[in-house]
Amino acid sequence: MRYLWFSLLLLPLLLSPFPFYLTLLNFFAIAALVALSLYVLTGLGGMTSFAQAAFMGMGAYATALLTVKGGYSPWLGLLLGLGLALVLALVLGGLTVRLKGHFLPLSTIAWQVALYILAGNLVGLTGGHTGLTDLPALVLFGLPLDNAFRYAFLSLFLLALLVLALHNLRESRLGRALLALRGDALAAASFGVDPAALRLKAFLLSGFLAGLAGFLYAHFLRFVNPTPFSLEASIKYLVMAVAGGVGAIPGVLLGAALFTGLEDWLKDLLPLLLGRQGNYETIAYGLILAAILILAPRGLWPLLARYLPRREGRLPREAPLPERPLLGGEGQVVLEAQGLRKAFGGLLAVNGVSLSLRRGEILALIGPNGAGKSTTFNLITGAIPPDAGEVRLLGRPITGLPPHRIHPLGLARTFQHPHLFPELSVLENVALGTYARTRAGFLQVLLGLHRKEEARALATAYRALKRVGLESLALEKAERLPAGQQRLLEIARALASGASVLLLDEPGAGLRAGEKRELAHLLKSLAREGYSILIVDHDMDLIMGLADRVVVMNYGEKIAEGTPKEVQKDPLVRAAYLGEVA
Ligand SMILES: Nc1ncnc2c1ncn2[C@@H]1O[C@H](COP(=O)(O)OP(=O)(O)OP(=O)(O)O)[C@@H](O)[C@H]1O
Repeated sequence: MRYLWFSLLLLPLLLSPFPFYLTLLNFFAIAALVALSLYVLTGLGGMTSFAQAAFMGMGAYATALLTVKGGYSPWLGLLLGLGLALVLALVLGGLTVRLKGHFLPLSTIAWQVALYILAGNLVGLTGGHTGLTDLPALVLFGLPLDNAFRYAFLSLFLLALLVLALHNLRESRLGRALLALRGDALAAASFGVDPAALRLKAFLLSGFLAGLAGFLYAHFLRFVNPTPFSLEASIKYLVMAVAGGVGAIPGVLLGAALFTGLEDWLKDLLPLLLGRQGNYETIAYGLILAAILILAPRGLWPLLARYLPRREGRLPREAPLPERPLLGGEGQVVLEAQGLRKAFGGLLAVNGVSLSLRRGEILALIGPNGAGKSTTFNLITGAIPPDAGEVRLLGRPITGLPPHRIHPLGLARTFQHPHLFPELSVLENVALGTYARTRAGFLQVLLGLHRKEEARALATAYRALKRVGLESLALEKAERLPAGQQRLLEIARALASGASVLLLDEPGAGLRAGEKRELAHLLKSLAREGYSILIVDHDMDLIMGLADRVVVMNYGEKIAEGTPKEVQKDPLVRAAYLGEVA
């Protein structure tokens, strides 16, 4: 099915009597490559770039300079162009992937404008706004690609190939991790995803694709000047990707096709309508984008896709990933927190809290609202660094480590408010848990060499879903699950990770009485197997029937610790709960 994209190669044959449309076809393929670069960056990674045309410019100018000024082969130009686009992506990405909110798009604008000005002003090198002319035609297998018909085979072949590669990316641990990062960086990091590193790699891939588009553009027109690599062009590419639907490959291709056709049409039509010459199509783009985003906020593709037959997902049939042995010896302390302290401004949310969790134990952390339980969880899992105190996992200090470095050591968590990814199926949401257990890198994934590992990751996720009783919902979208089942899904994700220490933040919230009994049964059987569980919950019946030991917090401090019976009798605890526990 996925190889159908290669049928694009029939288009030049169909359009061969119409040279004008052959030219448009090449422009479409080139624009589609840039739109794909935005699929990676924005659609998957959730980052906005106004510098895609600058990446194109790198690819275009590098080959123009090498071939026109140096007389070298265009293929050398391709290598240099891709290299420069990657360097730009490294600089831009390296400086900006840690930035939040509007800083990333703003800094891409700054770089885009600076490079455009540079291309226009370095007259001696780039020919300024006049540009560089007479680029040689590309020659493939002895055949010069010196007309739009021949060129279209190359541009469409590369497009189909890259569509296939990006399909692979989407159906992989990296695609999942990028989507997860976009949705919720903390949840992704809690399963081993290094946000900055992954974002940077997405930037590099995006720069590579746009740089390749620039190379193709230069050798198609056989002329370069700064105009096609301006901020205006970058905005145009972003508009086409977003209007088509930046969250899906067919969406960005649809955007590229529509806008390539539209651009030409508007360039002719608008001056006629307005009675004067000018680049009015930019204004029209803005209006079209606004209209599309009002009518179809996620772009046109999701609207169209509703009418297409839905592809049924398949349940995995491979063997799961090899089991990860549970950490620690019988009765050994696996997790230890000592003197944890965290203040938010003047508020001491956690003040000198210590606790220890043994292998196979269920330890409950309870306390009234605002007592500091979730903050303690966040301090242990690395979501926030403590002001003081120490955390050890199997004797190893993990204090202050970021969540993505703590998780692979054997700790997994769930959240007070489930952190799920609505675009992903239930199965894929759970499969995120296998991220740190799988290895396939970008190159392997793009080449499709990850499929066996991916099938095993999905099988591991399916097995975890079975364990929590959600396997019949594996192929549903996660957003369709009621709150209680979303919590179970989070537990399945923690199990799929193979971690031995589970931190569960209010897993019983939203579950019905029968479901809570099943949850208690599941957690007890996990503990018997050797999982160590630290649980926060407000349901005293659940906690008292489940926990081996209980730590009680109030106003950020530990006020009691002991068996459920002991803490129930504790006068401080009774006072804290105003008689709720008694
Ligand atoms: N990021 C933050 N910034 C400022 N204050 C915070 C932050 N996180 C928590 N707090 C405050 O710290 C205190 C402890 O909050 P925490 O969420 O840890 O309590 P909790 O015991 O988990 O409560 P609940 O049972 O209601 O979830 C609260 O007063 C809360 O308002």
